[in-house]
Amino acid sequence: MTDAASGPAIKVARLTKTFRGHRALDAVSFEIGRGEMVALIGASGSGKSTLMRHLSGLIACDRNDGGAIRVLGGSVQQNGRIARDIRSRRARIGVVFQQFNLVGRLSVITNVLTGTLGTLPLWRVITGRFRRVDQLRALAALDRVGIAEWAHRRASTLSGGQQQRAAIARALVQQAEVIMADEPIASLDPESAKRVMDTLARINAEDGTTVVVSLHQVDYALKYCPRVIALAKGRLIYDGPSAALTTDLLASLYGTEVEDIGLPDRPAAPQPLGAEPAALRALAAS
Ligand SMILES: Nc1ncnc2c1ncn2[C@@H]1O[C@H](COP(=O)(O)OP(=O)(O)OP(=O)(O)O)[C@@H](O)[C@H]1O
Repeated sequence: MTDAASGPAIKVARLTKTFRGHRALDAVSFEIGRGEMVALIGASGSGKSTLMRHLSGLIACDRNDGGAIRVLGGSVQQNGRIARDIRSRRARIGVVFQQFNLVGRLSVITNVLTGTLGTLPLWRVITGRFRRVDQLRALAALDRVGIAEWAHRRASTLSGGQQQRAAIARALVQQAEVIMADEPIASLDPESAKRVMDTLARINAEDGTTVVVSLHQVDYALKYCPRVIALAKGRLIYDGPSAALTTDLLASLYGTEVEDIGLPDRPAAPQPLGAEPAALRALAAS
């Protein structure tokens, strides 16, 4: 079988990004298998959003470092250049961002129907004349995320959590094979945050959709994602089972922010895979 059909969902190799002399990502490499649900965690400024934007091809990594990202077997970017056929790749990636998810003045269902952009002629989207079959698909997706009753409201009238679920419904209509969610619960109350995470987890479990979600709140990462990738100062410092993350490692990771991140009670042992707390402390202090 080809890599496109059977390889990893996401492959990141030696990704480095420098903003005006500041290294936001430093030789980050990892792979995510199809059907995984993975949390990307790290303190504020550790590089989570920068990495997510690279994964969806919104920004390009540094040139001449050999950095590369492949999604579903096709190139997203390589060596500082976004792939020419990025649109066809994006059609298979659903994105759920903290803000700017929806066009506020359009109805919820129209926003969700933009998920069909890859398969519909542009004039249908511009004129809002969607086929009944597509409208029914959009309604079914909204029903699945629990907000069908809001379908004909202006998107701007939805709460933050409902807007995130509408963005997930758009990914469903899009039949996205990978969902990338960048801090989708950052500004939500606990009940709304739980609903959004439940929705992502259900789609991952039921459809086998690969989900990568960046989270500030560690307790949600541990609860919903079997695997965690942790960044500190742009470097990957942990990649392994969330069950193996210890209090020590989390405390090293978050330093003085530790009180804000919903740190759950964790055993002090066993040691995490692939990272020593002492090494992390040294990194945090550097
Ligand atoms: N467009 C940019 N121009 C300059 N510096 C940037 C830019 N985007 C990000 N950075 C810097 O890169 C580093 C990583 O930022 P990033 O937003 O990825 O962190 P984060 O882990 O997502 O943080 P938070 O949890 O606060 O959202 C930070 O030092 C940030 O200031």
